[in-house]
Amino acid sequence: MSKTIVVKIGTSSLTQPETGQLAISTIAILAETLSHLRRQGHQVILVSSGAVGVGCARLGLTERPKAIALKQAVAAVGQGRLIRVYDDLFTTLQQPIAQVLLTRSDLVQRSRYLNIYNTFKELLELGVIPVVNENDTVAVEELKFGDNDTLSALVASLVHADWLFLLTDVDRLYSADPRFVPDAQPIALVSSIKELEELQVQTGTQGSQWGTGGMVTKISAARIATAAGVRTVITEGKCPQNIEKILQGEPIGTHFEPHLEPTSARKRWIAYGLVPSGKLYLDEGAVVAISQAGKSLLAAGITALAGEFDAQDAVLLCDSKGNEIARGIVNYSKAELQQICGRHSSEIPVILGYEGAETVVHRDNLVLT
Ligand SMILES: Nc1ncnc2c1ncn2[C@@H]1O[C@H](COP(=O)(O)OP(=O)(O)O)[C@@H](O)[C@H]1O
Ligand SMILES: N[C@@H](CCC(=O)OP(=O)(O)O)C(=O)O
Repeated sequence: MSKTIVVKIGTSSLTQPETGQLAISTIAILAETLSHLRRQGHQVILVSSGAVGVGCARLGLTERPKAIALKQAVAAVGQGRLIRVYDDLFTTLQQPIAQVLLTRSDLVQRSRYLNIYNTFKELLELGVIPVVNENDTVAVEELKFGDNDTLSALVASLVHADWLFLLTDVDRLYSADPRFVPDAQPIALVSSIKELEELQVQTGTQGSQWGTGGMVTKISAARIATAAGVRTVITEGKCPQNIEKILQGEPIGTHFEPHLEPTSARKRWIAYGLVPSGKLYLDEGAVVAISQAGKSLLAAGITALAGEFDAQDAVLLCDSKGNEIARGIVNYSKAELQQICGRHSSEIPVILGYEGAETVVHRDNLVLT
């Protein structure tokens, strides 16, 4: 049966660690594997990092730039090279590709989010493999995906993919970073993100020399994708041919089982497409009401506010310690909420002098995270 498959490959797999030059044989096998999957009738999207790494190699820079303007300039050099190499290889295999460069702000507005969905749908129906990256050259720091693991999970969620493959420079997830902990234990299957929390996997703080997010961002990508019903696999980028073996059932890499009842498309957009600009602290009763009873958030349960937000912005809902429990679209601005938080809904018209919404975040606009 035809499946929708998103494959993300990181800089650490696309380039030679010593020189930063392209790992041509890996990219060639990747192109062969993805073209083969297309010929079998699957729909395939490639999310490829490498713009900064390839740009550095082209310009003779020996480490990833930290200054934003330099990184953006280098990415402009590298992205062109990268897509040229992909197009040459895929064209040899008679497989058309498309370049899709996205920024976080493209997903924030619902109409633009749906527009991107339509473009992907059209490309997939045309039999094209979209090659996606963050538009590093124009992305502004406050509104960035920051890493392509997150971007690939959002793309997988957007297109309702069946599979997300995160190709990296380790063969799977371990109980701790195998670079530093030689007896770290391999993990083959994660049946739920809760189980992962129980396993207390240590991920360190950094990726490899050229990668950005390390394992932390892959796990958070798995969280986003599995919540959208996408089976996620972390596996070795050196062997892209393993993707086909995994699809045939071979136990390679670390598998994250998808949620059986995925969150609806609109709620996924609220949870992961929008960028929260404020934070509401809730009392215990409100935490129980929204997380266990599926209720809307009322002003009475809010104890404190942080950040700056207007009505209809996205906000985080946290317990008294600041741990995130949900996200949602708020019906009041911060200035209004400052006047009504902790108060009963019936008091709102008197305090504000007008009839506002009864709920602060309606349950239809609220997602547990
Ligand atoms: N628990 C862990 N299991 C496996 N790898 C880990 C873990 N914690 C950290 N890592 C590190 O994450 C790195 C992969 O991340 P990164 O360099 O960002 O790759 P990519 O460029 O593929 O995105 C690996 O080289 C590995 O050393
Ligand atoms: N958009 C950036 C990649 C960012 C990123 O996530 O890199 P990686 O950790 O190698 O997957 C680039 O093309 O260089």
